[in-house]
Amino acid sequence: MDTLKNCPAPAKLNLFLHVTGRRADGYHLLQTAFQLIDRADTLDFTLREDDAIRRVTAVPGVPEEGDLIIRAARLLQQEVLRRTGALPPGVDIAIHKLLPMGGGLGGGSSDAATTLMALNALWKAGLSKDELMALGLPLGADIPFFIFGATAFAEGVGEALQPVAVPDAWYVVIEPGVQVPTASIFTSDHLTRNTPAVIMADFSGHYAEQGSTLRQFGKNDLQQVATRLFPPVAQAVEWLGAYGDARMTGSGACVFCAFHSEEQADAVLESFNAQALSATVPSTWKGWKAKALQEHPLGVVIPL
Ligand SMILES: C[C@@](CO)(OP(=O)(O)O)[C@H](O)COP(=O)(O)OP(=O)(O)OC[C@H]1O[C@@H](n2ccc(N)nc2=O)[C@H](O)[C@@H]1O
Ligand SMILES: Nc1ncnc2c1ncn2[C@@H]1O[C@H](COP(=O)(O)OP(=O)(O)O)[C@@H](O)[C@H]1O
Repeated sequence: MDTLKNCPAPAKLNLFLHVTGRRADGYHLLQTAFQLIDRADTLDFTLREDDAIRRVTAVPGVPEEGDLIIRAARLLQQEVLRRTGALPPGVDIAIHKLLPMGGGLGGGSSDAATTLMALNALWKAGLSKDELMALGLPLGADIPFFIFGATAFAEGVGEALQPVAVPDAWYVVIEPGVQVPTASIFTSDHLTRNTPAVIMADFSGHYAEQGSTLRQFGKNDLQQVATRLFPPVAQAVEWLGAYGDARMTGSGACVFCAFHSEEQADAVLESFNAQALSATVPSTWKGWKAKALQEHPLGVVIPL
């Protein structure tokens, strides 16, 4: 096997996100729930004759050297060299981006996680799931979750993960046409950093009690800062809020709302599309639906 094509890198939603403190190094301590959804970037991997790692598709705004997929591939290549004394072959990576950047959907982290999982298989490197998660963490706090590959309750900076059951749902997601740099939210003076810690049973009990996903648990502490700095995020929360419990994911900019059925999600999107045509919602916004995924679609193909 020297190619792996159409490898999915799915998005995540943070169903809630509490900032409970700050580490000595400035990173924030979080509690969050990660939900995979079936909207994804896709990547193709083709081994090369030499040892170069190349991105063969352009990604506007992301230079090849700074791309998390290139950095992840080089990190694993060096790790294999360290373990075996032999440098694995280079690879051409094509990436087809569907997920918006700075959207809070974890696109860059998911691309990097898919790269680590695919190359671990192509190079027959044999790293365990835990080893790949630890390798990816310094590149991005969301990377371990994507390798973990299932709905999770997360603590620390997002790397301490426990599987958790959440009722099935369809989501409508609005992209409000802005990119939110994660650092601009975490460095804000307006961010509260003292939400009391919960336990996982508080989160899972919330859904068990109401028997549905329609009202989300807790809050997203990053939302008040993002809506203040980026008015389109506030407008999107208000627009989608007319149809249910709308909330921002991660550090924004995307806003989501959960529904029981695909039909309910379709009805909201119909309204979105009609209002886009009549220019009641800005032409820079995008709206789409996605289904909750119980497991990572690549993890099913190449189990770790
Ligand atoms: C907020 C979350 C929630 O899932 O997702 P996104 O909205 O980015 O998708 C993540 O914690 C994002 O983690 P990650 O993707 O690693 O963030 P990065 O872009 O590397 O971080 C940019 C900057 O944000 C700050 N940062 C990030 C994470 C964290 N727990 N505390 C922080 O203070 C740091 O200053 C860091 O340098
Ligand atoms: N493969 C990649 N895809 C997206 N963004 C990337 C990638 N590699 C590096 N980045 C950088 O990471 C930043 C955050 O992107 P992304 O992970 O998509 O958003 P978020 O963290 O809000 O979910 C981008 O603005 C970009 O500069």
